[in-house]
Amino acid sequence: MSTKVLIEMQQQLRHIVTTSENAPTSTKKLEDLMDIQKSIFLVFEDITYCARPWILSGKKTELLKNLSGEFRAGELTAIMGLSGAGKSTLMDVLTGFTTTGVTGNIMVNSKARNLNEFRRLLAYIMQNDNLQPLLTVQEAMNVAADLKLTTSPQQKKQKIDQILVTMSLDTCRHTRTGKLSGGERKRLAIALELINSPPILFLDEPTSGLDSVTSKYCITLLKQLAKAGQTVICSIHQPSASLLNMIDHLYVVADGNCVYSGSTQNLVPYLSSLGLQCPTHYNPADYLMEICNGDYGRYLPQMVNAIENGKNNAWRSISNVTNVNHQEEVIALNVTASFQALRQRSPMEIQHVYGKHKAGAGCAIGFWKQLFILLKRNAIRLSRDKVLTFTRLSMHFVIALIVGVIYFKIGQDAVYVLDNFNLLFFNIMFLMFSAFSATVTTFPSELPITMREHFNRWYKLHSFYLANKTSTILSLHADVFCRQYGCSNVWPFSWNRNESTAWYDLWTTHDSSIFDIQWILRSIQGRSSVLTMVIPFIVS
Ligand SMILES: Nc1ncnc2c1ncn2[C@@H]1O[C@H](COP(=O)(O)OP(=O)(O)OP(=O)(O)O)[C@@H](O)[C@H]1O
Repeated sequence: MSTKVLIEMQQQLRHIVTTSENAPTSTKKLEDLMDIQKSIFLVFEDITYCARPWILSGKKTELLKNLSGEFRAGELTAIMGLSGAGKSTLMDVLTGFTTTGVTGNIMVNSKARNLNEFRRLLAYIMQNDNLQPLLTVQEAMNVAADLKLTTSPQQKKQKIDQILVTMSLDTCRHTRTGKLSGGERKRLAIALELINSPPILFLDEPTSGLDSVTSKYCITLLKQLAKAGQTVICSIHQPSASLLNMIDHLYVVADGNCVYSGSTQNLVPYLSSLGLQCPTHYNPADYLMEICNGDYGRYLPQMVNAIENGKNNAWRSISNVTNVNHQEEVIALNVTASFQALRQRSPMEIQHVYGKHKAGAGCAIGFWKQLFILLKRNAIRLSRDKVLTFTRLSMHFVIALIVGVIYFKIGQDAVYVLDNFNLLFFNIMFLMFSAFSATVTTFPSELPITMREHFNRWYKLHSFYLANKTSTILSLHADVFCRQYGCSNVWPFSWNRNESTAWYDLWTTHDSSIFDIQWILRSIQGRSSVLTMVIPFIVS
């Protein structure tokens, strides 16, 4: 597909936002781009999730209460609800991100969900679009393509260009992701996961923090993806009337229960059937949220009963189902019937959701390739992290100056032998902890990125870990340089250089060896947190 055609497609998408709701031609082109191999129908029954507020707490909180539902391919499903209703929790459970404390059954294309296989089919874009801030858009896409595709470099480049143009990111492809606007970051997070065309896409609040036009653009895009055959499930707080009309299937959660599952057109008739008349010229979504909030009385139990906590599909529209290739997969119009059909066919196949699974299964490329790509990415990040380098150097200089002044001329008098010992001890401790601080400060910001990428099967954890540790060898050289630099500042002050050359050199070597041993052990054991703390003390 040429760039010209793609630019036309992008213009058409923009046109959809401002004029009409549907454009069959752009849908066709997006379908070509996505090349969806498989349509996914996700059905869940009696999902309950209990969480402990903290790890040692005996008391459990029930966050999801016997929810059921059915999400179909070719439809844009929106999970709606007030803040704290349980939308993200439901997504975490359905994607398999949360497995502990979950009971119930989940079926994928009429078969009990196998978590390993299911994870190969999905992409989960979490609420906080965690991106590598030091990489440009193009570099981030290159890394995603290298890790997720096995095609030729030319094909990868073509696919990246297609997606960037479609997502309107081609103009900022050389901008660092840390400098992108909120909307661009959201679109990049989606673009990164579209690289391998996953048949099922989960998005946690893709429109949060976006203005109305950008939100509409984002939802239009998701709708086009759904029309191309993907199962698109997103959570949304309170859509405007125009956004609501674009949603094919609305699934409303309130207090861990399902209070509505059906088409947006059927929402007002559904509420009328319960004696709740949506005022004219009122956004039905706003009205529904007010009902969920209890503004019109206690209607929630009645709504949960009416919709059978998600099992009742009578308010669904079936028109969209005809668009998808695998319509034979839609075997029933209600959740219970789907599960009954499964049980009759193979009762032993039914497995509970909390079954064990292997993390990181199903990556596209092998260990060594993953390692190489991650090393390349780390090298780019390290070379651009000027703040860290500057902080290291200036910190060593300032501390060396202070320590030098405190221990001024102690090397010349035998009376100060204890001070010499103190100076040595202080330096060892300071240099050790300053080396740790780099890891401690970067780890919290990197953890969510790693969790997202690993969950979406970009790489296995051991290749990520080894790549990171190998990169620390590079930064170790910087540390050793800082140490030498710091020492050469301290020793002239204390006048210790001449007498103590031997043990100063010994100490520097010893200090470096602590890190080498630590690194080797960490790589072997894979228990970074414990060994990072323990090993230096043992060795020193
Ligand atoms: N581990 C936990 N222990 C106790 N309560 C929890 C735990 N995790 C989540 N909760 C609670 O569960 C409820 C649902 O959380 P969830 O994040 O699913 O809400 P949400 O509908 O996605 O809200 P928002 O739209 O604000 O993101 C919240 O009240 C939250 O405080």
